[in-house]
Amino acid sequence: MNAARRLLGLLRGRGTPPPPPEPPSGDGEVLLAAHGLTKSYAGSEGELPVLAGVELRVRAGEIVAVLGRSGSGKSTLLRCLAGLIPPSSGTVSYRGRPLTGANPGTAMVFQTFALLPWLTVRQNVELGLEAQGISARRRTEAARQAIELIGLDGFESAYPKELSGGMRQRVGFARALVVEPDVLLMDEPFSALDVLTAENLRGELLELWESGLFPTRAVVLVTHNIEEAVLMADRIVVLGPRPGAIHTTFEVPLERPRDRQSPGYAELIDRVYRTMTGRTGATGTGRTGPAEAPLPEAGVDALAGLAELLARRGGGCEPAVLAEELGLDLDGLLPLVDGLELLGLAETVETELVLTELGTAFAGADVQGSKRIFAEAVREVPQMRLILDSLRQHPGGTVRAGHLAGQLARQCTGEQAARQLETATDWGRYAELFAYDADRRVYRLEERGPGDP
Ligand SMILES: Nc1ncnc2c1ncn2[C@@H]1O[C@H](COP(=O)(O)OP(=O)(O)OP(=O)(O)O)[C@@H](O)[C@H]1O
Repeated sequence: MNAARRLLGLLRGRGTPPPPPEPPSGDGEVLLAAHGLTKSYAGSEGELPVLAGVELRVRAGEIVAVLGRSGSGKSTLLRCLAGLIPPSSGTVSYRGRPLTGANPGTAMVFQTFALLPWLTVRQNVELGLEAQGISARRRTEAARQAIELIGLDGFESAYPKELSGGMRQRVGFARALVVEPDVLLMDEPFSALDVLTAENLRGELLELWESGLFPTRAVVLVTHNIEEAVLMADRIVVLGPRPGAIHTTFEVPLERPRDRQSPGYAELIDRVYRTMTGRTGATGTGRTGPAEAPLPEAGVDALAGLAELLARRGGGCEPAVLAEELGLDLDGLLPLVDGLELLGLAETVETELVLTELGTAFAGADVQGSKRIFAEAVREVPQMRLILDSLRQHPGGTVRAGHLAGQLARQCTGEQAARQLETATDWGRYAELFAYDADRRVYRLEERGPGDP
């Protein structure tokens, strides 16, 4: 399907010349700007600072990708740019004017589509125009064009539940594009789709963008996916750990359409990956200290699998190769790499993840041996120490899950604390440092773990 060409036909049919191609990245007018943007949320544990002094300019003609680890504030930044939430301090401006409410120059595409199930495709697409008070006749015509553009023709009268995920997201795109926003804001728009659908939709959107027919002048794309950012963006900004500011910016000098086989493509993915994992000297920031590093969402089985794979490969390997062997993308591999590093079982040397001496012993040990080594490693992790101390201080060595989650939440949100406690539970049980009764939600210190004398 070539949506760009079909739209071209449509426009020509109406005698309208296609819009001129946009200027190259960086040369266009500044459409959106964040200056000293700071955002904190109020929570039960006090203020949670999320963004700290973000400086960002989005110019006509560019696609800007925002990357960052989970919880670094990417969606918060996007919502501030859209004017959906106010900054705590600093400003967001559209065409030089500070926002005082919703940004009139942006429209948003959401990860979860956010369609109204009781409305048809056409009615969903027209929603944004209704809010602008546009007449019914013009709404219908604009919706028809957006539906054509995005390859939804034939589905106008369908309800969202009749559509596949990919078609639903097309409705999300059509609904945003129908208002012809200056800047299209996209919050992980492909991450709820299966791999092939996401790939197809990305390709079609890029084709439209490159043809100059995309009815928007700039795009801000929030993503977890490094390869997606390198494929789509002219500029990649990486948010640092929370409270996030822009940690590093990468210009993407690769010609469009991007050649995934080119050395420059792979090299940039690698550079961004190393920056996101704090493994580059270029930024000078290094990894977050142990006290700040959250427990990654990495189960023991997966960590052991990665350690064994490294051992089979002679003790070290490039992350991209590991990801391929494990059937993961680089982003899926990150928590496992973080896990092994946090536990001191592996470290990054140049471009390779390499087992440490302890990691080599872990990978080669029998079950009891690997449990003993794991217990030794786990005891060094600050969050695990916090849990073990708490268990030791309580009579009978028992503590309720809520209490431990509350302790962990001093460093993060309740939601993150719950996720960290899940990892801690998996690690601590395997290491036989404590037992967990899931029915009663109670933890109990083990008398003698495998690492105890
Ligand atoms: N409305 C809110 N109230 C309180 N805390 C919030 C709110 N929205 C987000 N947070 C917290 O702010 C932090 C940043 O969230 P945000 O969704 O912006 O990050 P993100 O980088 O987009 O994360 P992810 O990649 O996991 O989606 C998280 O710790 C989150 O729990």
